[in-house]
Amino acid sequence: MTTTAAPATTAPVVGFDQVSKTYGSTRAVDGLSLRLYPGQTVALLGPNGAGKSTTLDLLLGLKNADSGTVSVFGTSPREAIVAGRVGAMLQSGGLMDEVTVAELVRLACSLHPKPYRAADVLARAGIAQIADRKVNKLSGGQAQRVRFALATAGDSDLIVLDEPTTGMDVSARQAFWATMREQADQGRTVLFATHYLEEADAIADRVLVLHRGRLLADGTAAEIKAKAGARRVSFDLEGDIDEAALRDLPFLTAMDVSGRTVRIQSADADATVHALYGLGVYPRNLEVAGLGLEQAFVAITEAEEAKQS
Ligand SMILES: Nc1ncnc2c1ncn2[C@@H]1O[C@H](COP(=O)(O)OP(=O)(O)OP(=O)(O)O)[C@@H](O)[C@H]1O
Repeated sequence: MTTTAAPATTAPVVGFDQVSKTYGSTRAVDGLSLRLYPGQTVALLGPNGAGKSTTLDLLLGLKNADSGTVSVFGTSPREAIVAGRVGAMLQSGGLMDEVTVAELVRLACSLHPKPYRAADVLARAGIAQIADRKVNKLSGGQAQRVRFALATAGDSDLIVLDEPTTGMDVSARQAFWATMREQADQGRTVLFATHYLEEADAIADRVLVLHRGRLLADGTAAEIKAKAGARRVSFDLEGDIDEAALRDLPFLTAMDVSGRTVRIQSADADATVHALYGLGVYPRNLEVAGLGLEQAFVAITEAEEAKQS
């Protein structure tokens, strides 16, 4: 398994050094520094407007930083792309309208310095059966698969994906991630921005959490969950439930009551459960568990919001 620590002898695939980008008065990326290494599968998470797309645009040379430096394979993003070392799938990348899927994929292959065979690219993206269809007649999920094909038209060392599975059905998603795993296993670096935290949890061996253009957390999914600190406690109660008393439990950070079942989040589960017994209630089916990545993400970003407001 890949770790997030910098391998001593390996040159970084991507380097951001104190990179900032503003739009008017909005700091989209704010002094961002990070390094990505070969073979890592990295999820870029963050609430809406956190700066994920801007970060990927800077990495791909589609936007220029106001300050700081971005390097890809030790060169500028543009040089790395011209050398065919980067494949990208962007959120809203427009597809040429009046061409067929096969024509578009062949074009992408012909432009890549280290192209794969178009037939293989079509098959891997699961679009061989719609190869003759006009690109403007595709469903949203099919168009996503075509964008995926364009990102993997050649042998690139870094694959950058912005919200890649939006609009894909379950089987398309599974096939997509299986292919991405293969790519990482072959030593390629895969960086993807996503709002699907379960995908980040399942796929990424490194998770970056962006918030207001800054890196709030960087680690494995397990480390991010541990960083959030809080734990989930759930139990069933018999008789009347005194919600006000439960809300006063120490270290409580969230609570949800549904029927007889109470689910809470606590920054110190031991102390909360101790106090629960002190209320004279007898919780049944008591369960204490760590946070899922989604809850950890919400806890970390909300704590940061509270700090800044
Ligand atoms: N071209 C632009 N002009 C002005 N402001 C912009 C522009 N692009 C992005 N922004 C602003 O910069 C901030 C970061 O936007 P960005 O799209 O990078 O975030 P994101 O994390 O990708 O968001 P989302 O999850 O909603 O896609 C936001 O406040 C956004 O409104």
